[in-house]
Amino acid sequence: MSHAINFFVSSSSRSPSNFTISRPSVFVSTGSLRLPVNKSLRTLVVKASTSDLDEWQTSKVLVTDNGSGGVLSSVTQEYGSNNVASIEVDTVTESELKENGFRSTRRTKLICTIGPATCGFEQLEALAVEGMNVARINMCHGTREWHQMVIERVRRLNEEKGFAVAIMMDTEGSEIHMGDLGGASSAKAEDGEIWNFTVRAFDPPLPERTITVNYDGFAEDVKVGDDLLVDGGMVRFEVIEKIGPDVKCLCTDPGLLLPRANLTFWRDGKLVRERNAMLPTISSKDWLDIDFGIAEGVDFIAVSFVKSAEVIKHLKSYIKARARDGDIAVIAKIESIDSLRNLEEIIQASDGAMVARGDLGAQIPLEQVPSEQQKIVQLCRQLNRPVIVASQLLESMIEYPIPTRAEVADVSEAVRQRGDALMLSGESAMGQFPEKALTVLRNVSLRIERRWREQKRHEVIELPSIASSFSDSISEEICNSAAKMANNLEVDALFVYTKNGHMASLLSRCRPDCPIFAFTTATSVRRRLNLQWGLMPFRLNYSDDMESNLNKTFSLLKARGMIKSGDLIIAVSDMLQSIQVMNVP
Ligand SMILES: Nc1ncnc2c1ncn2[C@@H]1O[C@H](COP(=O)(O)OP(=O)(O)O)[C@@H](O)[C@H]1O
Ligand SMILES: C=C(OP(=O)(O)O)C(=O)O
Ligand SMILES: [K+]
Ligand SMILES: [Mg+2]
Repeated sequence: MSHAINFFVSSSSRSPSNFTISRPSVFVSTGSLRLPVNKSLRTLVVKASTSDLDEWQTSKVLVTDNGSGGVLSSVTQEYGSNNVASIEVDTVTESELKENGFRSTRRTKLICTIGPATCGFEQLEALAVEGMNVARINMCHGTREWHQMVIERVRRLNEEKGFAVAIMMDTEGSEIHMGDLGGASSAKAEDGEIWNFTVRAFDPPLPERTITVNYDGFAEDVKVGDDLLVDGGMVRFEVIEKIGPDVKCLCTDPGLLLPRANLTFWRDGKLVRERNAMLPTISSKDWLDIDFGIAEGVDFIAVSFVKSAEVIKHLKSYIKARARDGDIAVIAKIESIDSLRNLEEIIQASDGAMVARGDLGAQIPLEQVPSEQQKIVQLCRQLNRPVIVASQLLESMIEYPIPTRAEVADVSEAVRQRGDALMLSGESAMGQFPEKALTVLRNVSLRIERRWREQKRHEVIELPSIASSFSDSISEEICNSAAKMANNLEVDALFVYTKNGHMASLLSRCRPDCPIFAFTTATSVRRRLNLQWGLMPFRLNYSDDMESNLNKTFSLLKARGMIKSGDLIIAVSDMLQSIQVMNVP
């Protein structure tokens, strides 16, 4: 039997119309020792009646066939006469929780780009075991059949082994890049050599020292004297002669050319981008890839070289009309000067952002990248959009089994900034030590997160109100308060019952000290929550009766050894818009 303080707020009057207190219980914190006082449940219910809630009543159970069933990790129990209850959580979260307890679970999420080094089933499994939350496939590379095989393997991994790895598809975009070197894995350009960059098509093998360029306007746009930079300067050429479709270039900084490497050209020390700025953000090939992603039911589509919010809005409405659940999240990659110019509106329009430092660093001075990263991470937090810090985090681990100290410092800084996720690119796609690289990310994340909590450095970052309706404001206030209470009372975990993940993201935004158990009815929502800081997503069927939901959750989690009697939790829900403080019975 629960005892509650209830505040019922009618959304039309904006004033409390009903106020009852019925002998609440309270838990007090005395340093590190917490003592239960009186009864076991304290509830603050702020109820707003909205159509959202009505929708809830009719869609209590939402199950998709889209991916993970988490079969091995689900526990089933009888509830009532014919109501079978089960809870699904990924095996890694479960064992982390059991081994290390609430506090030491990892809050920063990890993304691995899948490539030739990691596309085998066992290799994917090894990454999942090491903590990969999201597998990224980069449509710049590989064939559609290859990508389909990777998706199929990740799905099978989820189904057979109880993981909940989400899939992110990253578009190629239409910036200028080299062709695929006629099948060679790399080519060495030496100082003083003359190379031919051409828009002509060749059947492999390519003539010697020839590079094809994907952009038809290339030969027209470059001028003699321009600097041509491969991958932001890994190799540098100077344009010395233009002959029809061919551009003869002198190698001035030697280095390794990799297939499909990005090309930028510079004139008088400035990036030339007038013409390529006219290229579409989503090319015709990208649209085909997006159709493929929708058909495969990927969880995220990351859009390369976003220039404005318009393209994101366009893609989102396209997905909404076509996708089975209409719920593929769109991530804006911030990697161009234009995306920095329109940053706020792009992030507003998107479901998340990526600080794509690889190409960003080829477009703006390198020394400007760290401050842009910090700005983007902070803005995403304010606007409540998950943010990924990507590229060259552990670049040296493509070749070496340990990272440089500077790389570890860079990863630490991204964790300290409280980005939602870190991403591996070449390290996991084609490096020699993909699992070791992931372990480094995991260990650094755990260490920095713990240090941050120990120092009790609740950062004073201003979280502006972002709600667009009164009901949203209530959710936001509830989450802000619940997170604050969770820190002050030093609770073990926050529980959030969230239909579409919004309440969970609002809690994550507060970056509380304790982990957030997010219970959702949809498998697809559960996978998407994998990208957000501090969230442990569970799939669970539940009703609109919070007391029964809580009891059900407690018994299921206790049966799994994931919580125990006496643990102190705060529960919030988007059905009741409530905060409840209680200890596990
Ligand atoms: N599907 C793939 N097939 C072959 N190689 C890949 C694939 N995905 C990634 N790679 C390799 O890993 C490198 C790093 O991946 P990523 O950062 O995603 O691409 P890029 O360097 O082109 O931006 C690529 O340059 C490429 O050599
Ligand atoms: C993540 C990035 O994009 P891609 O790897 O697709 O070039 C980047 O440029 O940093
Ligand atoms: K890409
Ligand atoms: Mg890029």
